[in-house]
Amino acid sequence: MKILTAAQTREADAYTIKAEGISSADLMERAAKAFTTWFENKFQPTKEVLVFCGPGNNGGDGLVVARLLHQRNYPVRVFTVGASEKASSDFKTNLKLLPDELKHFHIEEANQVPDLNEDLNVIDALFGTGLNRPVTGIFADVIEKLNSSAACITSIDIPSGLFSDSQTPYEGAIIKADYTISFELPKLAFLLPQHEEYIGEWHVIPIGLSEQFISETETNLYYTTYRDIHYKLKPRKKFSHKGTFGHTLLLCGGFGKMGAAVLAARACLRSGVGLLTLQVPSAGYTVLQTAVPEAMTLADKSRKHLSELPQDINKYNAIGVGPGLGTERITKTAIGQLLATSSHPLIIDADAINLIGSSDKLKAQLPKNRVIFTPHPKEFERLVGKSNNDYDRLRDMLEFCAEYGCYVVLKGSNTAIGTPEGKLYFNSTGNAGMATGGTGDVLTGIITALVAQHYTLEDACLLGVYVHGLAGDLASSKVGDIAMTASDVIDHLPQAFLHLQQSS
Ligand SMILES: NC(=O)C1=CN([C@@H]2O[C@H](COP(=O)(O)OP(=O)(O)OC[C@H]3O[C@@H](n4cnc5c(N)ncnc54)[C@H](OP(=O)(O)O)[C@@H]3O)[C@@H](O)[C@H]2O)[C@@H](O)CC1
Ligand SMILES: Nc1ncnc2c1ncn2[C@@H]1O[C@H](COP(=O)(O)OP(=O)(O)O)[C@@H](O)[C@H]1O
Ligand SMILES: [K+]
Repeated sequence: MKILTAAQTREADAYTIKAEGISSADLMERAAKAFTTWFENKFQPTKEVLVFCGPGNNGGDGLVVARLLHQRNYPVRVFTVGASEKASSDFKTNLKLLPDELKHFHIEEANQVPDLNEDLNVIDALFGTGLNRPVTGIFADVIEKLNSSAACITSIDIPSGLFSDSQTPYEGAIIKADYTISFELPKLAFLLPQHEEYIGEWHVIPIGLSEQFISETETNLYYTTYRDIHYKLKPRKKFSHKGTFGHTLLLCGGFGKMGAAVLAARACLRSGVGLLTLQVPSAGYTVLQTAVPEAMTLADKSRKHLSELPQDINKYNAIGVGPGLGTERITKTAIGQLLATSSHPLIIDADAINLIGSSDKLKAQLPKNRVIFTPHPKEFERLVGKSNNDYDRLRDMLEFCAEYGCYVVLKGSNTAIGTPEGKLYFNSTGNAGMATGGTGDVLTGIITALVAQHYTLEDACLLGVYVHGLAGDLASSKVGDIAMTASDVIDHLPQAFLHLQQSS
């Protein structure tokens, strides 16, 4: 699914209006109806609904929603804010359509905002995608009042005051919504950790914007959903054999961290790899042979740390390196050898990222178009550097991808995948139950297995991240997000792959 900018969304609205021969008020009615249906399914008409409307079309949406909720027997009060002479024409039309018995107040000073308690539902329709500067003055006062109340706030399209695709200036007031209901496509702002307190739980509802316009509009931003992913899964042919599905090498584990190797190995095997070899420090040899009988294990000559590469490094068609390794000097040397001698794709995680991040010499050795990095935010900082905010971080990530010709999987909620060509994908699966040690090792195993099976690096990242999150969601529905462990994620990989396979 594409993510469009505010400007592109305005164009999509205008295109749809023209192509369908409807008025902009018709499209507003459609959007407000879709919102109202969501609201009705969520909230009973027991609590009073206070709708706060700004002067533009977002405010116009609010007016239509107020009218529709009133028709559906919700107790509703409308509050308009802002100079009436600036109001958009669809706002004016819909203000006139408010029935007489529906209470309407105009706010000029913040003290005119009524007392708000948890027995009220607030709908925030102050600003949408037409916001063009930080919110100050009376609008900021109203926002502050709403934010400091205990009422449940639902924002139409986007929390008012939040820029949808660039950094909101520091001085601007922003609504802290409990729910954000947006139209047609998600906005970039929804996917950034720094906006968690503003967005709340978000949903996107279709309003029939032109599919043709959306498909022809260029963007480098995508939100990966089931529809984008399921068809990528390759069927296993009848006469295929284990060689068909690749031979993976995992260079993982260290003294006290052999579990990382076990988790990566088990996830790799549960992701369809043909053959798996691990090389682990010799203290881990028995651990691996016992815990993962399907894998072949090579013992490093060092007892505690990775210190050497296996012979015939190029017989493995995907190599995953990093989980549990530690950052010993000898390990750094081995990683340097790996970068210099391997000719197949490398999936680089955890301590291997830390080692490369700390060495310009290793960075300079990175082969082009053959590397996937899978950092969490701290590892990302060591590899790419510190950024001022989430937008800068995404920009820095794409610059890094372009400079080194690599893929970066920046892990977290809505894991972001950057490509060397400048595309940015945000994942839609996963949950906070996955914020527990070892789940990243599982992801390394999955992506390495997919690369070994000859998925392109881009598809291996997209599919791997999606299926990892889906397994986490399935695990969460069984064991809950508090008790969930990395092993639970692995245990739900079969169901996750089946889910993708069955409906494809
Ligand atoms: N197009 C369609 O058909 C559809 C659109 N839809 C809906 O419309 C929304 C977009 O509507 P929009 O473009 O009218 O912009 P909106 O967010 O209401 O604000 C613009 C107003 O705010 C003002 N203003 C801006 N910043 C300000 C600030 N910081 N402080 C103070 N004022 C500020 C600006 O005035 P000015 O800049 O001239 O001062 C202008 O008056 C979209 O999010 C969706 O909800 C849906 O119904 C689907 C169909
Ligand atoms: N709040 C969250 N929502 C969704 N996924 C999450 C969340 N927190 C963590 N994850 C996922 O869990 C994994 C954690 O990886 P990482 O931090 O490397 O763990 P470890 O190093 O312990 O293996 C990542 O894939 C990340 O996307
Ligand atoms: K809004």
